[in-house]
Amino acid sequence: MSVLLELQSVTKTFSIGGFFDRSKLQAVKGATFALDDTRPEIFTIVGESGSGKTTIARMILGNETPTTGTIRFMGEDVSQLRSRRRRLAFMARVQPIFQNPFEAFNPLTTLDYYLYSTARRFLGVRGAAADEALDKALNHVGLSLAEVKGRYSHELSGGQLQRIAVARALIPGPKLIVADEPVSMVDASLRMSIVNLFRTLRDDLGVSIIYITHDLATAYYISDRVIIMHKGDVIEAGEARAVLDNPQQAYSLALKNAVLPPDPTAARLALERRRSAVSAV
Ligand SMILES: Nc1ncnc2c1ncn2[C@@H]1O[C@H](COP(=O)(O)OP(=O)(O)OP(=O)(O)O)[C@@H](O)[C@H]1O
Repeated sequence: MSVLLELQSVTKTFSIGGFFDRSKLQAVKGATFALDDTRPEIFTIVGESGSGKTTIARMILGNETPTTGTIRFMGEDVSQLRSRRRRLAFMARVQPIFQNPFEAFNPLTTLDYYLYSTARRFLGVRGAAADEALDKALNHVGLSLAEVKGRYSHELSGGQLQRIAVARALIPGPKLIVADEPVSMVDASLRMSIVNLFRTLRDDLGVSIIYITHDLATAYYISDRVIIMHKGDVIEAGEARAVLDNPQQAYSLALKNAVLPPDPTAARLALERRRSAVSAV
């Protein structure tokens, strides 16, 4: 396997409290997993609030340094990217998408400004070449430059803004997108269209997605693999259907029972079984 991203026994400990009551909080207690470069996938990190998901995302993006353990992206230790050039090359390859699209875009700045800045920073293009790069990225999310140019964030819905955030992330040509709760601020009716977009990016562009969520319904629907986190520990890991259909830990079972909708296929089969049992009597 050619490794895209590898976390080895990654921990993160924060010092919390004031001068007199200082204590340690272990936000991540030893995460180990790898993504294969040749097999783009949607790798989902599930867990309730405070389980350590965002801390893992921040470490993968290089915004936080692991206390112990290593994170390698395409063989390079993410915490050792010292020069500006190497850091920029890494950022082009690993792009974030954040939870709140309304916060990501300043209401007084046109949305295309963010897209042009990204094109200038990572691709070094302006003018017609930038227009082309923007239009291409926007087309991947079902929009066009003509639709977006000159518009402000308050003119669009959360779902449309999140699409633009995805388009912005696509401009540098990333290999990996780290999406931290990307649909939790989006209207429930639009959530599936955003997560479906991740599938398209995986299949059409070969981009891997780290999808961070506390929403098991969308996790079940789109993930290839999943890890479940609880108080900083990875308590389950594996193929998404296997893990979510048959959780081994009491905590994951409780999580599943609390939120997973009934599987329509299983429900139909159960109904058919019941019907044939009745007609056999
Ligand atoms: N910079 C920090 N300093 C101190 N403690 C922190 C810091 N960042 C996170 N924590 C703590 O680490 C733990 C894990 O937080 P984290 O944000 O990673 O969880 P999460 O699963 O992403 O939760 P949420 O969905 O609420 O964002 C929490 O107890 C949080 O308060």
